[in-house]
Amino acid sequence: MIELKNVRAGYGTPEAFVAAVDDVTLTVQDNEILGIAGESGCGKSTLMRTLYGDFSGGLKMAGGTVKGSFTDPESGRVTTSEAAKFQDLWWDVMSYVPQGSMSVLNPIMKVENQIVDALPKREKKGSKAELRQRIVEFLAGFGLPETVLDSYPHQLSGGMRQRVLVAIAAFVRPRLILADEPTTALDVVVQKRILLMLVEIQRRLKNTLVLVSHDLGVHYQITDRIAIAYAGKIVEVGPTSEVFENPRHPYTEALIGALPRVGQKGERVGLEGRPPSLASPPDGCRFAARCPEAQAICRQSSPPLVDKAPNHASACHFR
Ligand SMILES: Nc1ncnc2c1ncn2[C@@H]1O[C@H](COP(=O)(O)OP(=O)(O)OP(=O)(O)O)[C@@H](O)[C@H]1O
Repeated sequence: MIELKNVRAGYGTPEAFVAAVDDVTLTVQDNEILGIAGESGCGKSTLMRTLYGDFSGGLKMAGGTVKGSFTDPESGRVTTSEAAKFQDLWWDVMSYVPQGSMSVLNPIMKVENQIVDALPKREKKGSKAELRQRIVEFLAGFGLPETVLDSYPHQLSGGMRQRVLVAIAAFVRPRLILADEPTTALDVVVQKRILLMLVEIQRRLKNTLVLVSHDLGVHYQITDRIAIAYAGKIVEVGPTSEVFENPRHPYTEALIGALPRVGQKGERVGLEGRPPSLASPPDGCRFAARCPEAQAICRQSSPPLVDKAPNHASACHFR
């Protein structure tokens, strides 16, 4: 569906080019839920924006290729494009669920108008009343009442607003939905409801969901595959269950080891230190300074991301 090859993307600052995505090769497959995990500042959002072709706010692609090929399940029509032109496919073939519902929804516009505004022309062919009825039915499928449409964003709870954003993204039946930390700052009950909504949409549409979250628990619950980002690189990618059971990269192992477990006695093992600066990353493996298994070679040469088991790749010299 989307193939990234040796992609380098980031931001030009007065001091240097900050490559928040650095030589990343990754395939996003049809009909899967792919998670992107990693600590804050590792480049998850930048990778997501590159996948979406959103080169606003100073983001630039400095190398590599991003190619998309999207098949319409009804007509069989295939749309191919590359990142620089993905914008033409927004709210049609691909859509995006942003983080903060309050910063995205217009506070002085009723929800119905905001949904209608976001829709492509082809969805607006019938009468206004017909479109409203379709939206009402769609929202009802996710337990959202019609009154939502006549509300202003501030009249809805944070969870409700976020569900509206997910509904807007899904209404056009896109082949790809990208969701960047869609449940951050929401309580666990609401978080679960939104995650279930995303999963249900993916199952119904048989499309692809790419989900960015720093919360490994979220990935464990819903993703099919997971990519672990560290300092602008993907250091591990594989089926989620396998990555959790048998993490290859020491960074992945450390992230999983830091997860709380029910009934666990004693302290969890945290990960000391911070990722390196992306403005001047170290030579060799970027995790070496924090890695308990690092050896001389790790500080000299950067390990490539290669399969260590079928469909399970890791970028480590030893595992
Ligand atoms: N507009 C920008 N200009 C300059 N640098 C930026 C910009 N946006 C992000 N960065 C830098 O790029 C790096 C990666 O940021 P990014 O937001 O992609 O990481 P992230 O893993 O999504 O982090 P978080 O979980 O905190 O959102 C960071 O070092 C960040 O400071």
